[in-house]
Amino acid sequence: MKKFFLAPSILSADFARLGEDIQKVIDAGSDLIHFDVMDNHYVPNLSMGPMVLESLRKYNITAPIDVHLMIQPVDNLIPQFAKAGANFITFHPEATQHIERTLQLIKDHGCKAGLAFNPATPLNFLDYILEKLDLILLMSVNPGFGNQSFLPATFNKLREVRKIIDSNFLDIILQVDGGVKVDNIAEIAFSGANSFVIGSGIFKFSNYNLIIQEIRKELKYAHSKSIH
Ligand SMILES: O=C(CO)[C@H](O)[C@H](O)COP(=O)(O)O
Repeated sequence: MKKFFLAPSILSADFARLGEDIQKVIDAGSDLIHFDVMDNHYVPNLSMGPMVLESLRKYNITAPIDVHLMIQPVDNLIPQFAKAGANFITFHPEATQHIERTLQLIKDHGCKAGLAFNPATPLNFLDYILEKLDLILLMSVNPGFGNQSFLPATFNKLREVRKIIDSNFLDIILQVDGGVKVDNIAEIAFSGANSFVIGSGIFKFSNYNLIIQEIRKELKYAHSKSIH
């Protein structure tokens, strides 16, 4: 059984105490830090760039950082994010004219590569490039804002992608992002996800240890059900 990766989205963290807040969710048992990059062009919101990531690395955040580029164009910022300390870089297929070239650019800069799908983006963007992917991200809300409701159509899309990954015997992380909470994470895991981006579902709580323990309990339950 594959490991479940918990990836808090720092979009909902306290930006005035970003390093501290991130360290707390790592100490509470997170696996990755999900770093949401928005440009007010590809999505109608603005967040942070490579300088913030570089500062976090200087602050001594050593956990893997998974950069989600909600920007267009993407290629010119990939070297900067890689240099700043990204481990994974994920982009949206509509945001580049050459998907394969962008994937290769990410790999050439020593990072793992991910492709992100908005709720209405068709899965045929996976054709011909599947073997190049380390991560597939399914957005379960329309990108741009935290704290939205999980779109139920994502369950079928997750099952479809899980089937594609497994039938090709590939070891690709299947990540879900948007509206993931302690009360729906088990069902999301049953549908095939093994990485969970959670923003408000973690950062709105004052005790990160407690909420992450509850989330892990749900994932343990999903794991026990999926092998019997
Ligand atoms: O990419 C995002 C929005 O574009 C966020 O990562 C996502 O919405 C997570 O936030 P929440 O868990 O609060 O829904």
